[in-house]
Amino acid sequence: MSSPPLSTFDRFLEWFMYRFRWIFVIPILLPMSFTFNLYYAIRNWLIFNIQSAPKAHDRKVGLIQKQVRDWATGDRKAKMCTARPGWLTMSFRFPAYKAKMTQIRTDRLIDILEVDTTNHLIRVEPMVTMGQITRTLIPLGYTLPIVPELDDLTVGGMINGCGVESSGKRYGLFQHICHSYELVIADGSLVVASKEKKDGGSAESQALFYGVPWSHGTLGFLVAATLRIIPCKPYVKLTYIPTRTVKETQNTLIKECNDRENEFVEGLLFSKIKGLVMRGEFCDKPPRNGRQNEIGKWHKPWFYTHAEKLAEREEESVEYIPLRHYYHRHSRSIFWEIKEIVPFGNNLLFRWTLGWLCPPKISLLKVTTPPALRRLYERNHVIQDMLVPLETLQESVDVFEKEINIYPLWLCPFTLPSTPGMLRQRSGKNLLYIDIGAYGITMNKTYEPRESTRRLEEFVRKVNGVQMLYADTYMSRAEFWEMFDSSLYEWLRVKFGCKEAFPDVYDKVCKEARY
Ligand SMILES: Cc1cc2nc3c(=O)[nH]c(=O)nc-3n(C[C@H](O)[C@H](O)[C@@H](O)COP(=O)(O)OP(=O)(O)OC[C@H]3O[C@@H](n4cnc5c(N)ncnc54)[C@H](O)[C@@H]3O)c2cc1C
Ligand SMILES: NC(=O)C1=CN([C@@H]2O[C@H](COP(=O)(O)OP(=O)(O)OC[C@H]3O[C@@H](n4cnc5c(N)ncnc54)[C@H](OP(=O)(O)O)[C@@H]3O)[C@@H](O)[C@H]2O)C=CC1
Ligand SMILES: CC(C)=CCC[C@@H](C)[C@H]1CC[C@H]2C3=C(CC[C@]12C)[C@@]1(C)CC[C@H](O)C[C@@H]1CC3
Repeated sequence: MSSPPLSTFDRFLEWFMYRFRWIFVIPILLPMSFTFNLYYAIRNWLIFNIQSAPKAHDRKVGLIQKQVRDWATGDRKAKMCTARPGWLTMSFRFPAYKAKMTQIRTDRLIDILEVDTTNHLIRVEPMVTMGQITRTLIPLGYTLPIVPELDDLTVGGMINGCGVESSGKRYGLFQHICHSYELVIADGSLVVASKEKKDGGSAESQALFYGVPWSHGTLGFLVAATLRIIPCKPYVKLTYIPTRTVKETQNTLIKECNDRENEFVEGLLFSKIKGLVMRGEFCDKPPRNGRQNEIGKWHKPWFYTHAEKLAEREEESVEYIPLRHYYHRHSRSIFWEIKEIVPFGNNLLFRWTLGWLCPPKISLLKVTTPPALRRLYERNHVIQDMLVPLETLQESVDVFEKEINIYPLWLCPFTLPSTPGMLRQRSGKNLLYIDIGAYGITMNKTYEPRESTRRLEEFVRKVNGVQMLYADTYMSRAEFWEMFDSSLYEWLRVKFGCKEAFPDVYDKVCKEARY
């Protein structure tokens, strides 16, 4: 269905907001973002060092249990969801469903509870962010095996949704580095869902462990998670390999994923004839003649622009990047979205003078997007991630180009094991998959948000792929459950009394549930 034609004034307003948004972003949002980040960095450092979080945690969980029990003994008319406001979340959409639901206050769960270097585990509350974890763990010589790169992504979002990163070829998705979850379920009781029965869990709690990822808070409230950690080194030796065709990119990605030496593998496709595969491994320090690149420093060019230059070379290049800079390499430029917001943000003068204030917080950008700009984004802007088998990359890029035509494309390979849950491949083997991420203004003049995305979704279903559910999904309920496996999910919904307590996952992620 096409929207009514816009008046000349509306068009002018859209153009003006788009072109000159920086007038508002630079003097207002940048200082606000900086102050916000500084406050939380100091607060979190203090709390972690005085070790007050574990004691406070039991009290906070008690309050959540009380809210759920009040719901369970009340009229139960409105189902439950978290009270996290939509503007704080990492998607372009606002969750409309929250308005009519009973909101449970999980938003105080923001602390790291314990770092156990003996057993290589970290126990955290769900609102802990990726930036907070890397800031705490890396100085101790540890890291999460998978660190989704935007600083403000939360553990709760990564577990109840999905998290992907360039170390995925070795460790899978974020859900695969999890050891156990602590959940407040529909009757208000606290259960531990763990991977192994030997950790004290029952068959049911083990099943819950597999059911939670991708369930979007529809099986219970996550109140803590225990995740694996691994020892790390201060630098990443990153090798940039230029490629000239999509087939070559696909083959290089497969080859590098199969190389056991590599810790990280990632690709960027700037066009069908200009690609780059990056392979990385931990290293102690750059050799004497090695090129060190502190890519995360405020005065450095945006990572993807630097990578594009290296993609234009004929030969491979090698750089040594500090680990935290590597993990958050796409944060400063919000992948490549920042160029729409501060078009001159990569200019040398801007970087040296105001670069230290960047990036603006995504949540602040989201909440201050004016309606005119939102309209423009609705029509022309795409934010989509599709997880497809790596061997279908070439075919998938053809469909992405035909339907949305956006470059660069983010290519993030990962291993998908054959475990139960909503995300299910039934080969019985570990398979190589790849996340194809498209973020930006489409170059396709005939792009229709609904129809084009539906065709893309259909293709993804056909190749046994899945769509990341933070993005706009236009699938019908039947199509959704064709893409995802409902068997374990449905059983858990009955077993744990979720049907009355929480909406179905489709009703939280479908287009009608978000505005
Ligand atoms: C660890 C686990 C425990 C479960 N416990 C029960 C249960 O006690 N009662 C119940 O009715 N449903 C249970 N289920 C849910 C059951 O898997 C779904 O209801 C079923 O429809 C899934 O079918 P499937 O062919 O996809 O099984 P799959 O997803 O292929 O099974 C995946 C894994 O779960 C194990 N599994 C499957 N069913 C059970 C089961 N009944 N008991 C123990 N392990 C099982 C399998 O051995 C396999 O390792 C459990 C699921 C899991 C993953
Ligand atoms: N590299 C990557 O992998 C990236 C991933 N993303 C996507 O962004 C999303 C994460 O965004 P973020 O803002 O952190 O999370 P959100 O607040 O958007 O949460 C995502 C979903 O998880 C549920 N959820 C979150 N916390 C809890 C909890 N404690 N208990 C129960 N349910 C919970 C939410 O439920 P409710 O609706 O009730 O609040 C919501 O449905 C992910 O889903 C991911 O797919 C985005 C960018 C990069
Ligand atoms: C790596 C993966 C799996 C996903 C990355 C997705 C991000 C690029 C997007 C997630 C939320 C998006 C938002 C915007 C840009 C793209 C994301 C960060 C905006 C900042 C674009 C400008 C709007 O005014 C606000 C948007 C908020 C969400």
